[in-house]
This record gives sequence, C-alpha cells and structure tokens, in this order.
Amino acid sequence: MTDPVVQVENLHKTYRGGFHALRGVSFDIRQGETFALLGPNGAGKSTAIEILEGYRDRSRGRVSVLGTDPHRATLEWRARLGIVLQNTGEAPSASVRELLTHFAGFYPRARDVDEVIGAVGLADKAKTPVRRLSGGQRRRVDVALGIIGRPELLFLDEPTTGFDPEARRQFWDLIRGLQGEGTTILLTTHYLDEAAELSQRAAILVGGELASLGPIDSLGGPQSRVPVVRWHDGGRLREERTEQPAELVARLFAAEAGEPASLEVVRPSLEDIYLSFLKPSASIQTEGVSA
Ligand SMILES: Nc1ncnc2c1ncn2[C@@H]1O[C@H](COP(=O)(O)OP(=O)(O)OP(=O)(O)O)[C@@H](O)[C@H]1O
Repeated sequence: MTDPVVQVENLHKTYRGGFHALRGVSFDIRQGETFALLGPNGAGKSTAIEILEGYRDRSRGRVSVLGTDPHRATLEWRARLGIVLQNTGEAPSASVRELLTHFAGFYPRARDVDEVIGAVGLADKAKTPVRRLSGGQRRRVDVALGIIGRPELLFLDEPTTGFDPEARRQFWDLIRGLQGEGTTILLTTHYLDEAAELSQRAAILVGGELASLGPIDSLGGPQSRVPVVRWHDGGRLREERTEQPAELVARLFAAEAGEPASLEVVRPSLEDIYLSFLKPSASIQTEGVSA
C-alpha cells in the first residue's frame, strides 16, 4: 500500500493571543481518496487546511503532504497542489480564458484551458471579464483555477458556496471526473449531502478536536444510525429507536387497531449524525472506537 498523501499527527495550533484553535488532531488521507473535513464555523478547518497548504505555521505536531513537510514547501511541491480557497480576492478585469491561460503557464502539466472552462460550465462566458460574472460564476472560476494545474492533491474549501442547485450537481460530476483520474481531494463543506455524495471518509472537528473520524457511511458508529419511529399517542409525540422498525409499527398497529397517528420511520441522515456531535454531551469517537 502506498503512503498516505496527507499525514497529520497530534496537530496543535495556538494563535498569537493564546487561542488554541487545534488541539491534537490526527488523520491520514489516502491516495485517490476524497476526504471531508466537517465542523461548525470556527471549528478549526481552515486553520488545519492552511497548515497543510504551507500557508500557516503549526505550533506542534507532525504534518506530511505528498511526502513533504509543508513548512519546507518548494515551488515544485506547490505545483502538485490545487487550491480553492474560501475567500478569493478582487475579481480581475481579465476574461475567464485570459486568466486561466495565464495561470496554466505556471504549471508543467497544465490541463487544456478550454476543456477546464467547459468542465466548470463557463463555456459561454469564456470571453467575459471575471469581474462581470455573478458570484456563483466567479466561484466556478476559482474551481477552474484550482484544477488547471492537474493537481495530485486538491484542496476544496467550501467550493460550492453560492452555487445554484444545478451548478452544484455539475460540480459534483466534475469532482467525480477528477476522482476517476485518481486525484486525492480534501473537501470542507457545510453541505452534508455534498460530503456524503463525494467523500469516502470524513472527520468532524469540534472546537479544534476530532469528534469523529471514519468512513462517511459509518461516521458516528452503528448506534447513531438506528432508525427512529415517531407517532402521536393521544396528542403526545412518542419516539422510539429500534433496529426493527417494522416490528414496532406492526405492534402499534395491533394495539391501536389501526393506523398510529402521524406515523413516521426516520433513518438518521449524515446531517442528523453530524448535529448529534455538536451537542455539549457528545463524546469523542474515532474510526468506530469511542474514546
Ligand atoms: N489569525 C487568527 N488569529 C487568532 N485567531 C484566529 C485566527 N484565525 C482563526 N482564528 C480563530 O481560530 C478558530 C478556528 O478558525 P477557522 O477559520 O480555522 O475555523 P473554520 O472551521 O474554518 O470555520 P468556518 O467554517 O467558519 O470557515 C476560530 O475561533 C477563529 O476565530
């Protein structure tokens, strides 16, 4: 098995002024994997990503990205990364094609500019100055800039914020294409459906600590995925978690001699599981093990 593309071990970051933004975070990202870093505002996601990109110093811990400590970043190493930042600066007056052609010149294995413009759905805007694009269209330019250099590792920091639903679906198709080519991706997003759709594994960061780490479809452990049966009993909402919802519904049906009022069977979504980690009582759980 090849070495992980990203290795993070006991990462700490204390900002000047003493704020402890990362408190001993450890995870790996494997070759060709899409890994989602999830967590509420202020959890430490961007801090972690900026450290991995070599744009921010860490306070403590070990970090390796494509076999290099980002602290010792070289231009060659940078050319192997693609970065879509959360906030991009002022939009330039150059056209979409001019801007991408300019940036393609920095990379030894750049993709074809028009192919990238088509992939992000901006073919009819190729000649338009970037500053005249809508917010969502500019975000697509950011994504295009992130992939123009054919990166081995792509950082996507909330890439679809501001996209309309159709553009998000197109973006997902684009990411699937990159996955098919073997690109390793680190994704942060507040859209849990996006994380579930695109990533194989995920980590949930809460207050600078990993609250959960593991395959996206077993995050939170089997217990958190047990279906919930809800119904009204004499006007009172009742709720029961059970592995055998059909059996419970059959019992309720027999007991009430008919349809229980407002009956529903809900399987917790990734969003429900994610939200359960934000409750003050939530415990730390990594790769299916509670700690
Ligand atoms: N330069 C800085 N100096 C001091 N504190 C900072 C600095 N940058 C970030 N922080 C603090 O560190 C914490 C983590 O911030 P970070 O931007 O990493 O969170 P995030 O998980 O990316 O949030 P969001 O989802 O809002 O992007 C926040 O409480 C933030 O206020």
